[in-house]
Amino acid sequence: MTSEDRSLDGGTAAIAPGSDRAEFDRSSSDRAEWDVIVLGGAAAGENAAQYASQFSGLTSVLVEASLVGGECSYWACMPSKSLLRPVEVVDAANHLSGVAASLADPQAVLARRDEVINRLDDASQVKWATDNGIDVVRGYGRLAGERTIELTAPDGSTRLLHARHAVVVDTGSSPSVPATPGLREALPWTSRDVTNLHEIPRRVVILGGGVVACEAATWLRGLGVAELTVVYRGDGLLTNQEPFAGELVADGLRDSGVQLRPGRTVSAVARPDVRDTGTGLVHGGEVRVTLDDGSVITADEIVVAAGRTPNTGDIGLETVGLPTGGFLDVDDQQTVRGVDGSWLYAIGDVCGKALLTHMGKYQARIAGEVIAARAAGGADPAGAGNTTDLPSATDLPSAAAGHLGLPQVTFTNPEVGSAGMTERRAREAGLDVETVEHDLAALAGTYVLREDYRGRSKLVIDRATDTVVGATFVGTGTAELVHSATVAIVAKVPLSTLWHVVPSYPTVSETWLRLLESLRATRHAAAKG
Ligand SMILES: Cc1cc2nc3c(=O)[nH]c(=O)nc-3n(C[C@H](O)[C@H](O)[C@H](O)COP(=O)(O)OP(=O)(O)OC[C@H]3O[C@@H](n4cnc5c(N)ncnc54)[C@H](O)[C@@H]3O)c2cc1C
Ligand SMILES: NC(=O)c1ccc[n+]([C@@H]2O[C@H](COP(=O)([O-])OP(=O)(O)OC[C@H]3O[C@@H](n4cnc5c(N)ncnc54)[C@H](O)[C@@H]3O)[C@@H](O)[C@H]2O)c1
Repeated sequence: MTSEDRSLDGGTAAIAPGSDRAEFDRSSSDRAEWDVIVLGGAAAGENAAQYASQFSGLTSVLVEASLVGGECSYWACMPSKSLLRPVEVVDAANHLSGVAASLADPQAVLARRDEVINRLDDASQVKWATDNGIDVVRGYGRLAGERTIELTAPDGSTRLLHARHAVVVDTGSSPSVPATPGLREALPWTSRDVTNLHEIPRRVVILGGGVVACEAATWLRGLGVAELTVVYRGDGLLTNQEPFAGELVADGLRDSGVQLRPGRTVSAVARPDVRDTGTGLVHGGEVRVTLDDGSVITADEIVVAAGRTPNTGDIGLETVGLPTGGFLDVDDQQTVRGVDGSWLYAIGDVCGKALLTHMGKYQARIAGEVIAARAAGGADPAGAGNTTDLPSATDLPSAAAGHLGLPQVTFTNPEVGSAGMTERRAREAGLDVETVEHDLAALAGTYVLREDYRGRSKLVIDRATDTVVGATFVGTGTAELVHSATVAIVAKVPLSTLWHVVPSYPTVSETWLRLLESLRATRHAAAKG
């Protein structure tokens, strides 16, 4: 299997036969020096090690405290998408005349989720690493000065690991739990519980209106939660998206029977009977959730989906002169700013640029290539901070272009796909923008998908270059449209060229043509005065 074939960050769920974690750990346990040490073995970290070592001859190691593959593989992307897909199929079927479907066996859906997450066994990921010449060391790592990691092994013993060239931090993020009175004491479900649920509570309150909250509300309701309330600050859901995205998702949730409480937050939580039953099991008795308007919701479980905290509080950043607890500030080579010698890199959630697996993996590919290029630059990396012979930043791979594209899909009903900047962000960036929107329900391609199609698309255009800098598509079947927008944005395709990119009939992608036609009409009218 290649890295792209294997589970989690992308692929199959089957556990590869023949891997032997214990044997591998023994073989690497006495080694103390590699060219590259990756702290945190998530999908991004795997890519960093791969790209640093694949064609360079550099040695690399993943230091992983838990499961190789990270959050995405076991407690985030993969379990959540496996829970959402059956809900989407049922909903799509029930909006076509002559077709009827139901989610008849929720336990079977949970069983398939368990297959998708390899039953929390990372043997196939470890095998992929070792097959690719990447070592894996189990344990918790902390920086202990330049190019050095202090490893605390699972048996509690400690030892120092040294990197000849680079250390890459890929320690990810953890759910933030607000300091609301009684909330932490109530042992609320976090993203780990709600993706790895083994019990389906009858009544649930979700705190938050972001991506995790909206997706979790979709699968919990689909799996049979009878009373589901989403409590969120401000007026809208998914506030990082164009406003119509949150509005359409709110409509979809309401239609499915979810109660929305916008503009509210939780002021107190009480759960007299708290039990630490384990991940995905109801954590005790009833929860009384008091909102800031004094109203009280009684539920069987509360889910906190209030953003993420970077895992930088206890990784020894102070030993290299960096502040602890915040996101790591990186340049376009993913090198951490504020550390001399260009040996410390950060990728994934921990650098706070885009908390998405595919963006973390992109950053990892760049970091890996930069490390290999710097290593080939002739400098003696052990010569403490000697960067004089290294390629200059302008000669090195850069993550700047990919961050312009910034694709994201939120797998709600309707799904939300976006790339680049929203109109608000583009204006905040100082661009002179023109926008155009289209009602996706007006397409032949969406009419055949479902009879009551609701959806909208929007382009944000930079007038100075006449290129697309942002695109949003909301509606069934829009997820796969995102890549077309990412290509247009990253490649800075002029609108005059996009006119010749003909979408197939009858597909959702015809919205590109309608958007360009609207723009043409607007510009024609403006030119006529
Ligand atoms: C419910 C949910 C659904 C999501 N769905 C999607 C999606 O569909 N698509 C998408 O693109 N993104 C999705 N995301 C976001 C995605 O999961 C994250 O962006 C991604 O997992 C971040 O990867 P990472 O490389 O930063 O590290 P993580 O996946 O957070 O992993 C970090 C790893 O480092 C290890 N570690 C931490 N500290 C140490 C240490 N000191 N020593 C050794 N090891 C350490 C951890 O054990 C872990 O394995 C979702 C997130 C959530 C919560
Ligand atoms: N399909 C996907 O790509 C996908 C799916 C899930 C998560 N993710 C990623 O994971 C990250 C985390 O998702 P998330 O939903 O936890 O974060 P988010 O930033 O998307 O949303 C956080 C929500 O919590 C609210 N909030 C924050 N602090 C609060 C407080 N003290 N009290 C009340 N409400 C509070 C915010 O107002 C917001 O509604 C996101 O950046 C997202 O990109 C991606």
